[in-house]
Amino acid sequence: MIVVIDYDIGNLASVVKAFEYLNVPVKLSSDYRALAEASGIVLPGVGAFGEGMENLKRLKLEKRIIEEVRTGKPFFGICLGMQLLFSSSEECQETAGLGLIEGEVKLFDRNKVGKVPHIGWNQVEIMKKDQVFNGLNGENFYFVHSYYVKPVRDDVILGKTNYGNQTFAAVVRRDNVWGMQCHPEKSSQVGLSVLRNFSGVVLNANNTSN
Ligand SMILES: NC(=O)CC[C@H](N)C(=O)O
Repeated sequence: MIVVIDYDIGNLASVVKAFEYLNVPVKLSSDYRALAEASGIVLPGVGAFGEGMENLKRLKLEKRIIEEVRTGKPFFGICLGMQLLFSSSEECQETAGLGLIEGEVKLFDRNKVGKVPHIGWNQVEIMKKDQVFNGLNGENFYFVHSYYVKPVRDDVILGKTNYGNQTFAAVVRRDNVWGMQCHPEKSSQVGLSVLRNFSGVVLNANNTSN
């Protein structure tokens, strides 16, 4: 069962619906016990970095998420959920992130990109082969964001996107933790492929551990 974390932030239901459409066992939960029983965890979200972290803390999920990741359980952060994986964000200087991937979240420079937020379809250039990209080769995905992640290490970058004169990390991975800045649940068939591929990662991880 994949658990989509319910931390009172936007756009959670559409991620659940996408997995349901794929006939992947999924549930929305804010209960840390559900995270412990989950075979894979997804942290989606549309909203502000500070609000996201405050909600995770209020629900006593911040430490539980880190514990579950440490067990090797596959974890997928989407959009805000990807940004919360990092150490800090310019969107909220006083709030630390989960720190699961070293790096920071930066505001797009209007002088480099023109319009902020980055809204619309854009290409994700695959930089490294990975199971979540199975069947894909540089397709377009849907983005809605004003900030982008800047990992400390380039080797966590799986996919990049060009926006104006800025190239940013659109997909990252560190061990059992994936992050995607674009919205697979809003990216039609290519997005469903990514979610289907992640459910395959979860299945493999569970078959290996049993
Ligand atoms: N759609 C979002 O919530 C994106 C996350 C973050 N607030 C950003 O603007 O980049």
